[in-house]
Amino acid sequence: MALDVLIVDDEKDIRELVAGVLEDEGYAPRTAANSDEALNAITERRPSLVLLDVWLQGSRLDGLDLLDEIKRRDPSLPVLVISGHGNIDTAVAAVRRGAADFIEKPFEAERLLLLVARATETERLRRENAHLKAQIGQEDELTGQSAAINGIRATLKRVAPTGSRVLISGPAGVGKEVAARLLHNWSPRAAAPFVVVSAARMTPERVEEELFGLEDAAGMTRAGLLEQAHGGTLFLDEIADMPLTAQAKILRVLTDQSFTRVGGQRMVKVDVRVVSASSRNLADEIAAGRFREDLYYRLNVVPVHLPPLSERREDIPPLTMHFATRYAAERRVPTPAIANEAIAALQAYDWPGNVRQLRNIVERTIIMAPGDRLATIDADMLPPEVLSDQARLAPGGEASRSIMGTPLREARETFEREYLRVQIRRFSGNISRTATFIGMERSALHRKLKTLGLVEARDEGE
Ligand SMILES: Nc1ncnc2c1ncn2[C@@H]1O[C@H](COP(=O)(O)OP(=O)(O)OP(=O)(O)O)[C@@H](O)[C@H]1O
Repeated sequence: MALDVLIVDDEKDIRELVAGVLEDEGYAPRTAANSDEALNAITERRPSLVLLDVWLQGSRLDGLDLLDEIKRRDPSLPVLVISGHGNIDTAVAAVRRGAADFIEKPFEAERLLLLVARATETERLRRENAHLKAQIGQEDELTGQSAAINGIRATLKRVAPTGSRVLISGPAGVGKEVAARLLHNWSPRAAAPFVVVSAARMTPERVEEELFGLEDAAGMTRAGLLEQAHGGTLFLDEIADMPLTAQAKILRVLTDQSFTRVGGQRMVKVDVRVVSASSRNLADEIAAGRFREDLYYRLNVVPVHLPPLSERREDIPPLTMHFATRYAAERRVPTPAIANEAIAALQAYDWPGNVRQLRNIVERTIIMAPGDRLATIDADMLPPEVLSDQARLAPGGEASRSIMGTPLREARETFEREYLRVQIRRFSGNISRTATFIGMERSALHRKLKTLGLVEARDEGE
């Protein structure tokens, strides 16, 4: 994302010349001819640098006063001063009053670019830093090969370049934020910020201030998250948690890409792509009067639904491997193998906390594993809640205990019923894939299920 530089000069030729030089170098210049235009432009959107000619003719404030006013409003905004030839005293005074540096007229384009690069370096580093921080521990892929995940990946790739709004639904921990981040990374806005707004983590009174920023009577401003996302993507997490007043303001941002800061009058203009997510059913929230229907239609241009992990159990092995690789690297040990029984147990479990819970369990297992057991994750290293289904089948487990008092034929049936119930669940009810895995013909498995009274298991996905 190009850095925004505001050029303040009363001479049109100079403004245009400097703007041209900066534009050629990949900056995004804006211009102002006097102090009022400059202050308006800064209020409209905070630039990364102000390039200020100290000799401003026909302006309400002269250059040095304007410098003071800019510094009073926002002390961290860098200002590079342009001074006339032989006016070194004014230039020095400007630096004393907070200017980052000065350049004397007439100047070479090369020298100007050098000073601009130097004055914007902190901003560039800050952005790079924020970008890198955002990358650490973040997923750069939607791991999984289920039909659901493949479909979602294809949809995200198709809509990423368009700028369309996307509404992601699905229960907690299912990967909604991962999907939103990918959409941003695959879009032309990738180099600009990805800003997360989590209404659930703010008090309702703070939401508007955080989102839209603050402006006091004296014109002091603090940029909100929307302004920080300029040029990039704003991710509204748990959109149903937004208070109704904030919803009305968001609606206005979506219609004309502008808003006012809390306490302010002036319109702030931004260019952001809005991606939102909800784990609640928004139709219910609308019916209950807690969510604006008009906002719903604006946000829901492209709907993406992430199903719970229990409805796409084939994603469990690749996700487990993915997290095992990551946490082993963090612990600086080789990536462990995952024993078949461990995979079977993980696939049979229901995962109420979805992918987040799977990630935590893999992390915990690897962190807690004794040094001599790090080569392979075995089923007995998994936490008891995951193992409960398997434990019923294990020798000495509930199922095996209950069959010890019965004749072989009955015992075998009980075991088969339990075994098949777990295996079918593991393959999300898909009989063909279960049959392949357990080494039976599909039709034979069907017959078996009938005999055992397990006919309710349906052939999904066939
Ligand atoms: N398909 C996936 N590939 C890799 N990691 C994933 C995937 N889905 C989820 N995760 C991981 O699971 C965790 C939860 O994901 P995320 O925060 O995106 O969920 P969410 O749906 O936004 O949940 P919540 O609404 O609770 O915040 C994250 O650590 C994320 O890295």
